Amino acid sequence: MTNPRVKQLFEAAPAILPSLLQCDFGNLEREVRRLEDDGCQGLHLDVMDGVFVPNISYGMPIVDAIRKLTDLPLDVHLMIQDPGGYAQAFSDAGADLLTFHVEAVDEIAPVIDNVRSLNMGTGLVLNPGTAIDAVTPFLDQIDVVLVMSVDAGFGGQAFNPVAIDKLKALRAIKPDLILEIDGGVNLGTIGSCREAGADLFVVGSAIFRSSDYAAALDRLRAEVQRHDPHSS
Ligand SMILES: O=C(CO)[C@H](O)[C@H](O)COP(=O)(O)O
Ligand SMILES: [Co+2]
Repeated sequence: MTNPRVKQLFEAAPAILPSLLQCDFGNLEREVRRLEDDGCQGLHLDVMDGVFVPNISYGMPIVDAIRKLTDLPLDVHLMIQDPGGYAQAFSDAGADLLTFHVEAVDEIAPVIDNVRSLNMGTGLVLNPGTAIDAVTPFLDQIDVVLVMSVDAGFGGQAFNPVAIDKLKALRAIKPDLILEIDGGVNLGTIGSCREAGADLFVVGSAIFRSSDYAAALDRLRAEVQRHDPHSS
């Protein structure tokens, strides 16, 4: 991995990545500063097009605005049709790690090559109904598998435990693969994700519905540590 911010993010793992979907966009700079001050090691940005998922969030201009506000690694989760057609645009906007859904493309390999050629980290995303077989042929070409524990499209949904078995299976197949989990991750679910092998934990509601982000993050980090499969 040559992208230095992605390298930095992976070295920080296990790490919590706040999903900005539910942040206060009217005070974006203040939100980003708060998360930096609270010791976050990267930000997760959810891009939705209203076609691949039935919701619209934001696109390149917001990624670009956040890039100008921070040096933190930006993990851009594309929930869009034709992700390969937008890889250059998200690279230009400042994405470091670009993940796209296997359900959104017919041919996965050319899109991986496209993202890699732009020197971004590359990740494949699986919705809860998609088996890991969709990503296993590509594990040596990518940097991350993002396992969804909700159907992509909305924040604030309940965690689907089918994700736990997928994390365990992927961890068994490739012990050094970076595994990311996204959707319904909170104090009650983050520990089982860590035990199953997750390295990067995307958290939206469990941070942004709290008035004290720092305290919420500290509690989540403590729970990750308590469930570390490497500690006795
Ligand atoms: O990709 C996503 C939704 O499709 C978001 O990253 C995710 O939902 C985060 O929010 P929450 O922690 O509230 O589930
Ligand atoms: Co996401």
